[in-house]
Amino acid sequence: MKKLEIAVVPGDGIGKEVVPAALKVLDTLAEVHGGLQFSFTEFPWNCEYYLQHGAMMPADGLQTLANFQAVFLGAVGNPQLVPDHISLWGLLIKIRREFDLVINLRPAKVFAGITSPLANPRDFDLIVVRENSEGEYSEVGGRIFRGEDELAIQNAIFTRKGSERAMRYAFELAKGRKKHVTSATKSNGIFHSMPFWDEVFQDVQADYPDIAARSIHIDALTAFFVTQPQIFDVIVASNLFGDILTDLGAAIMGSIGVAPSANINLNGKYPSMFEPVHGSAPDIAGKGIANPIGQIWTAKMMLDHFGENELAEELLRIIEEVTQAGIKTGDIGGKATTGEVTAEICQRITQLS
Ligand SMILES: NC(=O)C1=CN([C@@H]2O[C@H](COP(=O)(O)OP(=O)(O)OC[C@H]3O[C@@H](n4cnc5c(N)ncnc54)[C@H](O)[C@@H]3O)[C@@H](O)[C@H]2O)C=CC1
Ligand SMILES: CC(=O)C(=O)O
Ligand SMILES: [K+]
Ligand SMILES: [Mn+2]
Repeated sequence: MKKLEIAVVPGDGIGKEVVPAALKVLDTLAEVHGGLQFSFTEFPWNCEYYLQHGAMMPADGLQTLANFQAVFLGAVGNPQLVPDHISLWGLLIKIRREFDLVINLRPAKVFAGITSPLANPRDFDLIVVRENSEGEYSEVGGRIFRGEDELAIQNAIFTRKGSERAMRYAFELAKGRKKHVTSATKSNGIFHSMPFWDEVFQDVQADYPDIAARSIHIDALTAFFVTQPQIFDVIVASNLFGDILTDLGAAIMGSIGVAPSANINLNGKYPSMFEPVHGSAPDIAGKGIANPIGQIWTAKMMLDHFGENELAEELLRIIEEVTQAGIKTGDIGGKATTGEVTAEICQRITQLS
């Protein structure tokens, strides 16, 4: 029996709705599989916890999480209770940073049973490798003065190590795909970091003569996501560019509610973390209508991470069967609740045995 110890942090808003849904799916998969067992330990760290304790997680929270094989997270943020930069840097981004989760993988593809808002989505199937440890997501900087002279300085950090690591990951990934890597740049407008990013990309590219490579400025790249997403395979992007690009990737699939992500630790020192691309969606929280697919597809990425690729593929196939059968939440044009979509996915998993 393979036992996987997972730390679960539902977080805020719809995180508390879609995470339990995905756990049900994982338990159902384990039952059908027979040789696999999950042990889930839940941690109630979120904005309400912050109001009670003055922090998003206990002082030894990271040490606690480090004992698990993976962290399964929903979403963080309730701006009515806690400013977003405090809540996110106190939990989500803290885990990404302290656990060396240097890569954030975010796939997007034409999804069976979901209508893309694009007139002609063709058969796009891409994955964004987002640098997840530095870049524009940085605490370096400061604010001084008030009033007319008030100013803020925000520094972006680009290291050769961090940039190269993300790029190499992208090239390695492309070997098993369509052998094509696109770098998201903006070296025409950002004077220091982006020309540097381009240089590192050229250096890395030279080691992969069999992989086609090109750089595209992020502004044009976003437009191509809409006009011809099928030209992309693997895209490597800085932290912020990758963040923005993957909400767009979600949107061209049909909804931010379906997009998954994996925050990967490469040095083996800490567990990886799995969370959907979307946030806590305060506008629909508590209504039972959140799309659970982003979180469930995220569970699929966690299965892949643990080498359960066959089971993972089965799961993705079943999710697409369910959307094709029209059992969908409102964001993708259906009328089903979170619970109904989840129950249908679980029901079809049971039929596998
Ligand atoms: N990784 C994380 O934990 C993230 C957290 N956030 C936080 O979440 C809060 C809300 O942020 P927003 O910018 O509104 O982004 P959001 O992703 O939470 O919501 C954007 C829009 O998409 C919809 N949506 C999102 N997920 C959905 C789902 N599963 N099913 C159906 N509809 C869905 C929402 O209802 C909303 O209209 C903020 O506190 C923000 O900081 C935002 C993005 C990522
Ligand atoms: C905060 C956020 O949207 C992200 O890092 O994905
Ligand atoms: K999330
Ligand atoms: Mn985001």
